[in-house]
Amino acid sequence: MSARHLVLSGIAKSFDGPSGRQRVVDGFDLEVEARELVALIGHSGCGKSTVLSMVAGLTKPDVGSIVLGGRAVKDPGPDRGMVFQSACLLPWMTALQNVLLAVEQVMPSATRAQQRASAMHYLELVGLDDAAARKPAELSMGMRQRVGLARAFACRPDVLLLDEPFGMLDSITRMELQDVLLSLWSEHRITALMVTHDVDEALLLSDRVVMMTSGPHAHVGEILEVALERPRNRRMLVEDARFDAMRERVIGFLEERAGHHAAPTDEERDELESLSLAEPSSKAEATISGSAP
Ligand SMILES: Nc1ncnc2c1ncn2[C@@H]1O[C@H](COP(=O)(O)OP(=O)(O)OP(=O)(O)O)[C@@H](O)[C@H]1O
Repeated sequence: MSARHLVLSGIAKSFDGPSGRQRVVDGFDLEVEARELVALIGHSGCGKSTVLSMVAGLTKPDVGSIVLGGRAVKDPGPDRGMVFQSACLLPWMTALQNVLLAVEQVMPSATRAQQRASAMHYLELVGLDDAAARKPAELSMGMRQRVGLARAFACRPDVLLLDEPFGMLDSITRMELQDVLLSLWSEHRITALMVTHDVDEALLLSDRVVMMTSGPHAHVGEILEVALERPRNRRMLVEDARFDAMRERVIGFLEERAGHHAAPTDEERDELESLSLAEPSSKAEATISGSAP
């Protein structure tokens, strides 16, 4: 497998809007290595989901190319897994059956017992082996998202695309799910591209934080290598001066981009404040939580 597993080159995409056609993303270049977890962060509306959707093959770029594992991305395909804010489970199936659907695709010639054992393995990894027989309506939102993550990893995609996967969860559940993602990813090391609004989440989970400029014509502004050892946990990170420095750099980038508009609106100020999960003066005591954007 090539080190540069996913390559986006010169991507541009325009949409019709109220004030005419606008080039939302322009000159977007990114290379993601195999088994790397990359976080994509930027102001609301800059085009993060559009980039993810183009990698998924759901939206076609106007210009540029996307190559995954040496093959050009033209359409959606099973080599790409997606996790959205809500888990999109099949409501008439149990948690186990939802995960089994994925396992059947990647292990078609295995016996039923082997398939069930594999599905149970993924449910155990997300801490839901006791809830295997429950249907989505009998699960909390956080539990459903756990099943969604188990299913996504069970598919063994060439790249996993996560679009604010914890955006709808309360901060405690969000922290739990961040831990679940960390442990799943540590065990299976799937190449992953994750959109998030949460600076601390990006630093806790990713190998690199890709910062997008504000739209229109959004592109990669800066890339931060998250040079923090794994396995990571939030308590270690909040005591690490390197974490503080990285957080400052990402927030600084976002503040500067907010300044590129005529003047930050109240909403933009609120958004920036929510991106930082602790006041600078209380960093040492801060816990990395998952405040909603
Ligand atoms: N199918 C579409 N048709 C028209 N406009 C679109 C379409 N998809 C996205 N846009 C516009 O493109 C811009 C970028 O949207 P996108 O959802 O990619 O941003 P985002 O950075 O993911 O935002 P957020 O962080 O708020 O989710 C927005 O102005 C949005 O209205």
